[in-house]
Amino acid sequence: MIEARAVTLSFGETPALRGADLRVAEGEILAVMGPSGSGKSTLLHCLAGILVPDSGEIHFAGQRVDTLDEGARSALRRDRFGFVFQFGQLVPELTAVENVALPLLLAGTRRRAAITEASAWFARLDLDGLQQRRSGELSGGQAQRVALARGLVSRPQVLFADEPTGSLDSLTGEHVMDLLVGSAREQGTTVVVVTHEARVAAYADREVIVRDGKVTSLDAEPVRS
Ligand SMILES: Nc1ncnc2c1ncn2[C@@H]1O[C@H](COP(=O)(O)OP(=O)(O)OP(=O)(O)O)[C@@H](O)[C@H]1O
Repeated sequence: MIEARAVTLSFGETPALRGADLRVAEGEILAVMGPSGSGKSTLLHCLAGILVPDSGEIHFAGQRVDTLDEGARSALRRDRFGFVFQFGQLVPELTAVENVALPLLLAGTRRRAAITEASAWFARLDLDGLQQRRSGELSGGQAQRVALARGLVSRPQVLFADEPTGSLDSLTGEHVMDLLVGSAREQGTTVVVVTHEARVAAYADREVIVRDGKVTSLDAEPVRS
């Protein structure tokens, strides 16, 4: 479903990726682990078409991603991918339900239909009654579940999650991971989750380790196809 081939990327003089190879199968839940600064987030951003590698290739569903122009990559992200980041990154001026509806509105869904569809996620993710709150009025775990709903609402083919539980205590983090993995499996979404927590990686079908900008793993092939 998604593949990186010999990807390199430097930020100025700092090499972040030095020939990273990775294949993720459709429907697979993959954990990307590794020390701080090893290149995990950079790899995720390359896979998701946010960053363009200096060399190497990114493929998604048989299509070359790294050679697309910014407009086409942005459309790909909007139409096929969902995102969850460490600190939720909800839009503070919008209510929780408007935040969840945002990807649908950006894709052209009418406001009423988008809000209705977004609302359905509140029951699913134990967020009932919080639709009208703004992000400043939510706990960390609630905000992260709203961010998860926003990442999944457009039924993306791939969900990219970068330390989705990084700002949460372990119990709240497990709740978020339960919901993330449960919802992804339910709708057949492929998941790439960057984490430094073994507890989070335990939810995945497979884990790979990024070290010094390269991917290493014990089982190099996807377990599901
Ligand atoms: N925008 C940037 N500008 C300059 N250097 C960067 C930038 N983003 C990442 N780097 C550098 O690239 C390397 C890889 O960073 P990256 O964020 O991918 O690592 P990581 O494994 O995700 O780390 P962490 O677990 O701490 O988030 C690091 O040396 C980092 O300092």
